[in-house]
Amino acid sequence: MALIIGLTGSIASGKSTVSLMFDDHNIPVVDADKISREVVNPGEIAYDQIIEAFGKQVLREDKTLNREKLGEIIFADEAKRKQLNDIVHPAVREKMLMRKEGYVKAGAACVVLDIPLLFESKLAYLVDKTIVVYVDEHVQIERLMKRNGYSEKEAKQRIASQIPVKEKAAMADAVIDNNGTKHASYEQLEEILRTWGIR
Ligand SMILES: CC(C)(COP(=O)(O)OP(=O)(O)OC[C@H]1O[C@@H](n2cnc3c(N)ncnc32)[C@H](O)[C@@H]1O)[C@@H](O)C(=O)NCCC(=O)NCCS
Ligand SMILES: Nc1ncnc2c1ncn2[C@@H]1O[C@H](COP(=O)(O)OP(=O)(O)OP(=O)(O)O)[C@@H](O)[C@H]1O
Repeated sequence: MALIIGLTGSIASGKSTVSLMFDDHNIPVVDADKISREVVNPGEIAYDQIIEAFGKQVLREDKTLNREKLGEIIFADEAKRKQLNDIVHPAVREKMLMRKEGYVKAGAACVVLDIPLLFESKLAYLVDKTIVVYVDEHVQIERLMKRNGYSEKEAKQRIASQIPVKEKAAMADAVIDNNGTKHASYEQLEEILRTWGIR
């Protein structure tokens, strides 16, 4: 039976950075963020539902979703965030599970589900083991501001929309401390996989 690993953390803690490292071990990753972009493309049901709920203000001229605009709205208002989650999450979950099944049927011994909101959405039951990518909050704010060009207020608002990463680390089967170099995180991942008998 395949081992299903849930990879999570908080915004900009380094999930995507760590998820790329599974490539070296030939372990497939199903990425919730990537799928959440696919399910809101024009023509998809969730796209129509978002326009109905948030209006045409969240569209660009070319009719694709204006993600920056939608982000500004939902990270400043919990009720609106829930409304968006209720539209997008079911579609993301269905597609993730289909992809995971595809990898398992193709004979993968291990599959990673990269799900930022694994604990918030109570999805830990979908996986056998959890890894949390951890960073201290000041590092997280610094990396988030730098990567997205956010102000400190915008960065803090996004961080506050999730369970603090320290609390997530306490719930995890394994933690990667990503405060150091990417190489140091790579070595921690190798050690976790070794401990779990995956390499
Ligand atoms: C609001 C949106 C349009 C902003 O898009 P943008 O391209 O700026 O960000 P992106 O999707 O790459 O998300 C970046 C990170 O933000 C955090 N995040 C995204 N959505 C949420 C949310 N609803 N609640 C808390 N954190 C969130 C996650 O840590 C994610 O990794 C987008 O995040 C979205 O559609 N969110 C709702 C779907 C969702 O929950 N996605 C995350 C996992 S499925
Ligand atoms: N160990 C590290 N040292 C320096 N920079 C890092 C390190 N790990 C990640 N980063 C940088 O920090 C930023 C956030 O990392 P990454 O995109 O992997 O986080 P994430 O958790 O996937 O974010 P999100 O929740 O928004 O999807 C990126 O710009 C990345 O290059």
